[in-house]
Amino acid sequence: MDCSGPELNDAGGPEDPAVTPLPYDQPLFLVGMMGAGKTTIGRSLARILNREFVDLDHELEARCGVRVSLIFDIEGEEGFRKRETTLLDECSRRRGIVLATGGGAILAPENRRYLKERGVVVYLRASADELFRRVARDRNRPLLQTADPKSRIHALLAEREPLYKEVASLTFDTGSMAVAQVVRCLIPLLQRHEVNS
Ligand SMILES: Nc1ncnc2c1ncn2[C@@H]1O[C@H](COP(=O)(O)OP(=O)(O)O)[C@@H](O)[C@H]1O
Ligand SMILES: O=C(O)C1=C[C@@H](OP(=O)(O)O)[C@@H](O)[C@H](O)C1
Ligand SMILES: [Mg+2]
Repeated sequence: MDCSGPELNDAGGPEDPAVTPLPYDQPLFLVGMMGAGKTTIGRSLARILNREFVDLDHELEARCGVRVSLIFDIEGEEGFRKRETTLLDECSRRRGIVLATGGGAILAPENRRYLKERGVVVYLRASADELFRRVARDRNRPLLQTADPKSRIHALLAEREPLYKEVASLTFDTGSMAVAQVVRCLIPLLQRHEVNS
């Protein structure tokens, strides 16, 4: 796919560091499954849009001083979700940021409300097979530490797809596009997007 916009290198970094700020300062939220590219694409988008980048999982890890996988080990998914909701409530109030959420942040109804009411939500979509290729070897995704992670991804995607769609202001199919290409295509869509103040 050919998209107009700044030239980017393969790592998603701009060849030409010209920044293109958005005409609004509502936070930009990235949602989608594990491996959709929220963290990677979010970081690159923030650089080009001259916004601060916040990754909800990294912020949680920085505050707790432990990896997400250890929070799951000690407190279970329930404990992790409580911490995630508290942090999302705080971070989603910040204007002018790009916020990469964790894949399950759309599960709690109050989280979906924060996302819908407070910012522009981009759903990064990818097939279960593509998601699996990207995250299969990552040990810091506790929900995939099962005997059959591929089936788990299929099941989670089926369960969550309607929730991602519910919160999305924009849905973007990453298909097999490289990170740099996704970013290049997203910028004009975000520039044209209209938001209520
Ligand atoms: N469009 C893409 N094409 C190829 N690899 C990708 C793409 N998006 C992300 N990746 C890779 O997939 C892995 C997971 O990406 P990440 O940004 O951590 O996803 P998320 O935060 O949505 O779980 C990383 O190694 C990243 O480089
Ligand atoms: O899908 C999920 O429920 C989760 C996704 C992870 O984030 P990424 O989507 O960034 O991998 C992380 O929040 C945690 O492991 C739970
Ligand atoms: Mg991530």
